Amino acid sequence: MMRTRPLKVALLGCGVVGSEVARIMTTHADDLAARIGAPVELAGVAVRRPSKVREGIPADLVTTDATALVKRGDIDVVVEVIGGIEPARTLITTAFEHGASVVSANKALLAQDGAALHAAAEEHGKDLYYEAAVAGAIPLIRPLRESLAGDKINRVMGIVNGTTNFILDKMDSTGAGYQEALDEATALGYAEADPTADVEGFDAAAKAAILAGIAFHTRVRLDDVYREGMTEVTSADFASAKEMGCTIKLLAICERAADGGSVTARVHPAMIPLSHPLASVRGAYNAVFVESDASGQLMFYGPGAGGAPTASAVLGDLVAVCRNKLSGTTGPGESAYAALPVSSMGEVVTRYHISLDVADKPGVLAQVATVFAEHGVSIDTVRQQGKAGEASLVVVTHRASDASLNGTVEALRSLDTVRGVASIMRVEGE
Ligand SMILES: NC(=O)C1=CN([C@@H]2O[C@H](COP(=O)(O)OP(=O)(O)OC[C@H]3O[C@@H](n4cnc5c(N)ncnc54)[C@H](OP(=O)(O)O)[C@@H]3O)[C@@H](O)[C@H]2O)C=CC1
Ligand SMILES: N[C@@H](CC=O)C(=O)O
Repeated sequence: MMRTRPLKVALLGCGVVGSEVARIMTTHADDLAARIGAPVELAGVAVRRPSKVREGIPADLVTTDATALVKRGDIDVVVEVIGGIEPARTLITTAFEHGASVVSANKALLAQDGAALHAAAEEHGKDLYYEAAVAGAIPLIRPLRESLAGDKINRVMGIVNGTTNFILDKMDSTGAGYQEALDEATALGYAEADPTADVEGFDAAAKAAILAGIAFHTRVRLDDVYREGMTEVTSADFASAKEMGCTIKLLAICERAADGGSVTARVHPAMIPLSHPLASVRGAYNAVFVESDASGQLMFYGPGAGGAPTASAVLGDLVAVCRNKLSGTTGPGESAYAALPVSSMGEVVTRYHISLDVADKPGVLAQVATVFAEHGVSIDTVRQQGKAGEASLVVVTHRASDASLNGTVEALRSLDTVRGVASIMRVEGE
């Protein structure tokens, strides 16, 4: 039976995501009420610039005093889509203290302070849901936390940042320049308020921390995630990738060690074979590969950024949290019981594609090969190209640890025949 008294929702932030949340709450009001079993009412909208025209939002709901809104005492659910650490963190904890559950899309905050926020939610018997924080519209947090709760996940590898996938795809498929592609991604609402978070890999690293924590039932913080951005990927790298039958993607990879005793999480550009399903993920789409003991391989795919797709995930959480409220329960909290240590990047084992600028003279190849052998890094293929006096040497290795590879590169740099290391790219997904 439908309850007539509405559940009250406070919306913190009404930008790219928040405006879509408000629009769908209005246009789909009847459907939402039917799914929840009670109507939901937008009780207030906190923003920074109150005079900005906001289509469909009654002016009397708009406030700049987010704190007063969450302290009202009659709010059932706070939807936080402001972003960043503060004031979002304080507003969320204040919401719990004043009787509201929280839905958030804020991966930066969850990756940094997830443990404290979960503890605050639990202390007050409230929900903290954040499906939208990882991979936009794609249902991922709930499948990992609930549907796969009976399985053992060993690896999660994916494209989790729409902006950088959009840029890399444009560079690869149209030859567009980096800045031109970034400007377009920003105009389309994919980029963070500060796009450095996207292009330098911080956003993907935050998502990797959240995914690793949930997948392996442990605690992984942003600082634990190895991170490289994609600003240094060049058209020459794409040309090298093509010669290998590969393309380049910014990947987030979370792995459980073979002995199960530790985990790693990393974000960096990588070459992946064109035949791999992740290679065909275009534009701002995201996709995440999950490997587990019983299910084998699963792939989750869909729009990873943008107002409406992200709002879809926020509203899914809103429905779930409202249902919990009506039935007097809370959803599954966090599952960080395994307390697995996070190993350093040096222990990660993968293949590498290394491009060296070398002097074109007899013996260079042997000298370079010796350095690889001395560091225990086995060479798969070597290709030399160039004109008299200067050349480039492209070395593709077999699987080796990052620590061994770093030692090799350091030693290569000290050879007088090696003029520079043009690029080092990991090769994944083979
Ligand atoms: N955009 C996307 O594709 C996705 C975004 N996210 C996450 O969603 C969140 C929101 O992102 P997005 O909508 O793109 O961001 P926007 O920058 O578009 O919107 C931020 C909103 O927060 C408001 N705001 C900022 N500071 C305050 C404050 N101190 N008090 C009250 N309101 C404030 C802004 O007000 P005003 O309008 O007045 O400026 C604006 O309405 C972030 O955590 C982001 O990481 C997650 C997945 C995808
Ligand atoms: N800036 C982010 C937005 C979604 O999380 C991205 O591009 O993926």
